[in-house]
Amino acid sequence: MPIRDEILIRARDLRKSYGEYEAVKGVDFEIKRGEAFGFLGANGAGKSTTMRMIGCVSQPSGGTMEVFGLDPHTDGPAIRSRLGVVPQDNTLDGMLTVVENMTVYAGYFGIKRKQAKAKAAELLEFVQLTARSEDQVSDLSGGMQRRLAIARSLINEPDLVILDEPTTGLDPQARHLVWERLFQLKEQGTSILLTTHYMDEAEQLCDRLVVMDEGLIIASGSPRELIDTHVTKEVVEVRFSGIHTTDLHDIAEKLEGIGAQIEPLPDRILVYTDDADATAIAIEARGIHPTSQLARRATLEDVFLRLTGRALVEDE
Ligand SMILES: Nc1ncnc2c1ncn2[C@@H]1O[C@H](COP(=O)(O)OP(=O)(O)OP(=O)(O)O)[C@@H](O)[C@H]1O
Repeated sequence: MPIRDEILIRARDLRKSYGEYEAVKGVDFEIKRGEAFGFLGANGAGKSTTMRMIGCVSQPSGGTMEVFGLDPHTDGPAIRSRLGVVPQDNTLDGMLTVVENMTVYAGYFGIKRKQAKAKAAELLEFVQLTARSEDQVSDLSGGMQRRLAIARSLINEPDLVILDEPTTGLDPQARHLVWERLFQLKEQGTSILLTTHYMDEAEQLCDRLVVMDEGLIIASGSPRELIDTHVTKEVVEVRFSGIHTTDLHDIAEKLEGIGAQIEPLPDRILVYTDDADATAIAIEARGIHPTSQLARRATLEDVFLRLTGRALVEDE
């Protein structure tokens, strides 16, 4: 589906403070109809805070924002009626059945019971939960609950679906099932806004994204543009068995000048390069003999590392 020029969200110098603490420090972005737009960043970057402002559950402390051309300060209910939201926390009612979660939620939008039931059936089919319709939600797996939350967010036929970390905490198979549904939503032309700290999720799903760090947007573009702008084509991962981190830093110093940049990590050294073969020869020529060398294409993880000096996901 083509991305259209219609701007759904326009934010300028958007800010949010909690007391003295500035969680969002002035960000600018525009989200167009038909695109899948991502906020990529580590925990605490300010992604959820930004989503809550868009969803009108939290008011900005500064700057301006239009959502569907409306003002979140004064038009919250009108904006919310056109949004689908999948929050980071599970807000399903575990005591109700799958289909009841759908129809009760439909009631908040004033959707009549008969219409709600028909729409719920259609959406449960879409997320492959028809067979579980009458089961209590607490009996579903985490992945199924996430798919149900996605189905529920679509009940009001929203102009934009916001998904805050849609696959965090899911196992790989459950993640892929969620991704499949999001791909299909994209195919159908639904506008999607998602936050994630998984670079593969951002790379696969997002047409455009911003990288957020410590309340600021530090880079923006398509995944390809971000990689092309901020890192080289390839990365050689150089490993040494049984070596201490401080010794790795010494070796990294000896590699300086090879490739475009050398990045020592606790367990390996990354060499950013446009020619992995020439890099391997240059490393040997300096008398350094790694246990292994792996050449791979550069990813958004490398973009994040080069921009912040930190890994995107440190605890998983
Ligand atoms: N209600 C609040 N009161 C005080 N501080 C808050 C509040 N909500 C968020 N913060 C702080 O603001 C910062 C940004 O949080 P936010 O939840 O937006 O980050 P995030 O990028 O979404 O990361 P995460 O994936 O951990 O949610 C964090 O330091 C967080 O502790």
